[in-house]
Amino acid sequence: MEQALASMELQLDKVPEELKPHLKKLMGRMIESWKARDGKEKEYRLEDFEVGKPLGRGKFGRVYLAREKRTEFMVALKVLFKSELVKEEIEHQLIREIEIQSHLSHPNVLRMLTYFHDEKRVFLVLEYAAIGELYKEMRKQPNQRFDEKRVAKYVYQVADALMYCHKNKVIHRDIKPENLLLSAWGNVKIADFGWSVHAPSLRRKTMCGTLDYLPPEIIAGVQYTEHVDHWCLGVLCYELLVGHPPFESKDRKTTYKRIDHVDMKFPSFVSPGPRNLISKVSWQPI
Ligand SMILES: Nc1ncnc2c1ncn2[C@@H]1O[C@H](COP(=O)(O)OP(=O)(O)OP(=O)(O)O)[C@@H](O)[C@H]1O
Repeated sequence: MEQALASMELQLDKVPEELKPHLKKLMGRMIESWKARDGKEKEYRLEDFEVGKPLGRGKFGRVYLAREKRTEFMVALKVLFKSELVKEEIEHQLIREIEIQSHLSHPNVLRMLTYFHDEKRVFLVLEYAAIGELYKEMRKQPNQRFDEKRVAKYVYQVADALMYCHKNKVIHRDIKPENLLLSAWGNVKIADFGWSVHAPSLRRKTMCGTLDYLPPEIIAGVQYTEHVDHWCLGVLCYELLVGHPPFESKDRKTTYKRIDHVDMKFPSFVSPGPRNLISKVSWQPI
């Protein structure tokens, strides 16, 4: 926990001067409360939080803004019903998500601060990303796409976070604007590690991810590595600049075909720099 807060503190330089002392105090109290008297991490319960407005809804979870009562620290509380997890047979996926995300600590990876459960529900205590989904932010822009400068910032931050994940032998496998959140300071936070895996030395072969972002090696069913995230980063860069993903088609078959042939066209407003960068993403069967 301390480590998690330490890297959040890196963001203090972006906080207005007058708010810094208050925020530092809050962080101090948070660190203190996270350590139980014997040095073990505190076990949380729902009663430790004041639950506020809903932030969103996923396939399985409902997410609420919440405040840890003792420290007043704002978090996002994701609530999952055990019955739904069992019905959809995703208990193992959730355990993997928790194991992976709670051990990652990077300024551009959404922090899982802790988790707990009661008889019926599992609660994930997540870092609060105040601006919310990158996808929605993109839709609010003129022409529903970002300018090059913003894209460069986001792509750099995602690349940096992915480099960190890969160093820690984690492949995300589902990078897309819907899984990227923005903090209050406008920095990207990679969320949703539901599809991620700990990459062991043997290479993976499972089919997963979202159609528009599926890398060719996954479609082809050949073994793949962390390079699948690099592919998705290229697709992401294209979508943020253009407003839609590069291989988008009316039907799945055509999308698959276009991905396989890397059939991608750039609108005239995309300048040579990003064209060159995106075109460098390629794949080689292993
Ligand atoms: N940490 C957070 N800070 C702010 N908003 C959040 C946070 N986590 C989730 N949300 C909001 O809640 C919504 C639902 O999140 P959730 O993680 O349950 O589902 P999802 O990732 O959209 O979908 P799924 O997990 O079903 O694929 C998000 O789309 C986002 O708008």
